Amino acid sequence: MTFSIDEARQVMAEADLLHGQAEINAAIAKMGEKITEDMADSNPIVFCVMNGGLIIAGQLLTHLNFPLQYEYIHATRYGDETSGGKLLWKVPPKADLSGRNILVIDDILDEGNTLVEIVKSCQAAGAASVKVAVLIDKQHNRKADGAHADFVGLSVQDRFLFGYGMDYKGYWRNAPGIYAVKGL
Ligand SMILES: O=P(O)(O)OC[C@H]1O[C@H](OP(=O)(O)OP(=O)(O)O)[C@H](O)[C@@H]1O
Ligand SMILES: Nc1nc2[nH]cnc2c(=O)[nH]1
Repeated sequence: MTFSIDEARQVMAEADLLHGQAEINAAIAKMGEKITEDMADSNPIVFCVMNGGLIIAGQLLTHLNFPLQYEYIHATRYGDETSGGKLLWKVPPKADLSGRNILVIDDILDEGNTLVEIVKSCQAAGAASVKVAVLIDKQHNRKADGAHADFVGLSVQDRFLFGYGMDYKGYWRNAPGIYAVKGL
């Protein structure tokens, strides 16, 4: 079923704004401080998990004022759905990870399957350490075994979210806040 621009506009008009831009910016700055304290001397490779990680990674990187190398990976398991399936790797890590410290940045830790699999794949490639930073940790008791983030911006209620990188049916990754879809 196609999703029209009018429907996209209606979703935004009816959505609940859970966290606004000023609050999100403050949370990102605080994450940057914590990551800097922990990783400034570790010469990390920083991975953005596309597509959702785009905005948080871009903004967080400007708070990491130390030497690092940046790469992206692309893995997805939701597509246009509001519940997740099997993880599809579109772009796996390409850099040589052996002996390297890794920071993986994504928008959201929901059930955690995506980040568990990404962490395992970095470990299998010989990374010395793998840490995870997410803008949002969704609060519920459906987390996958081993699901964990080392650095979290905001804890958010168990609803389907969009904005700041997260989409609803392909739309509103650009929304300048964290919104919940009406009824979800
Ligand atoms: O913790 P989980 O339940 O595994 O869900 C989290 C993942 O879901 C979203 O990605 P999605 O599969 O929607 O792809 P996208 O980043 O391209 O939107 C999000 O960007 C996370 O990577
Ligand atoms: N857009 C979006 N993607 C997700 N992936 C896992 N949880 C979510 C969510 O709440 N919103």
